[in-house]
Amino acid sequence: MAETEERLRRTMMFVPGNNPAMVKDAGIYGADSIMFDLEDAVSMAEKDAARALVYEALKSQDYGNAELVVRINGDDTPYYHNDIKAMVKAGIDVIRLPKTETAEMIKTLEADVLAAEKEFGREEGSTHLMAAIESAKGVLNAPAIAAASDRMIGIALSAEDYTTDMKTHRYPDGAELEFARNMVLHAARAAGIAAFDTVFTNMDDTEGFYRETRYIHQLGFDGKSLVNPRQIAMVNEVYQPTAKEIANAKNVINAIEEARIKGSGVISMNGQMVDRPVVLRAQRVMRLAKASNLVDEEGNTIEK
Ligand SMILES: CC(C)(COP(=O)(O)OP(=O)(O)OC[C@H]1O[C@@H](n2cnc3c(N)ncnc32)[C@H](O)[C@@H]1OP(=O)(O)O)[C@@H](O)C(=O)NCCC(=O)NCCSC(=O)C[C@@](O)(CC(=O)O)C(=O)O
Ligand SMILES: [Mg+2]
Repeated sequence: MAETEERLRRTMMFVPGNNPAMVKDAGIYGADSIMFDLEDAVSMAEKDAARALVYEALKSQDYGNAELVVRINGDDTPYYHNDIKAMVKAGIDVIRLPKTETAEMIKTLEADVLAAEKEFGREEGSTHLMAAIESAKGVLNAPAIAAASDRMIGIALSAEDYTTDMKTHRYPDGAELEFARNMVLHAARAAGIAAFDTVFTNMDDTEGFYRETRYIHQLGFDGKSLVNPRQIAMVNEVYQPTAKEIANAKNVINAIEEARIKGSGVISMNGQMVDRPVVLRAQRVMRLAKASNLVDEEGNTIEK
């Protein structure tokens, strides 16, 4: 994994790279990651203009603490190399490769990114990578893709292209995505990187969006790719720990600290065994609580 400290990536919002207003305002909505799109949201005729627009925005706009991601065009297009060069030169945090089918595609991207870092004097290894899994072949190769480079921070399921490849379409119950979701999630976890669920494209189906988000949260995904700012608050709401979960997490962390002082790694709390995995889950709850502004840096509850 490219980072030692886990970064919260609940919301990764697509921003069409050919839309000046959206590119300019993308930072005001509070997405954990802003993903400028140079691929399918941009027509062939606008590819060069979109790349230039995103480049200028990266150099001049302040996007706060958001992680900045760009979805480049695939290696089978004439735009791929120019996209990499421009985005590395602009200092992008993460490059997302669409339609990734093999580990070799990531290794080639890694070499191309390294060459660009050398060309533009950027610190070698500072550009992170992620892969979008959009086909049956990509799903079956997901474990190798996820582990293909130390620069990888995550893999994402892309259900629109994936369901087309599978000769189906998206249904409300998501059964057609079950295998792919589990493959992507297991591949990411085995490689120690983040897993992102797919976009939900019906802006009017709020109930369906909540249902899908609760489901992928339960499975263990880090977050979702999004297409609209209205979806950000809904994901954050689902990922926000409850008061009971926060209280329990605090108790676990306090109890294990007391046990550590006494020289023990496992204790019982209210009849419940508390050991390392329980502590790791409690720490994650506290990180989510902090990101949700429910507790302060010291873990004290923030009264609303
Ligand atoms: C869906 C809709 C048209 C709805 O428009 P609406 O007009 O109804 O939106 P409203 O809610 O009314 O907007 C309120 C205010 O927010 C601003 N605003 C809206 N969206 C914003 C945004 N994204 N970024 C910044 N700003 C935004 C807007 O400008 C307005 O600002 P203002 O006027 O100032 O109030 C719009 O959202 C939109 O274009 N979305 C991006 C679509 C896109 O990128 N598709 C490609 C990626 S998927 C793909 O490729 C499939 C995939 O590859 C995926 C994978 O790989 O994972 C696969 O295979 O599955
Ligand atoms: Mg796609």
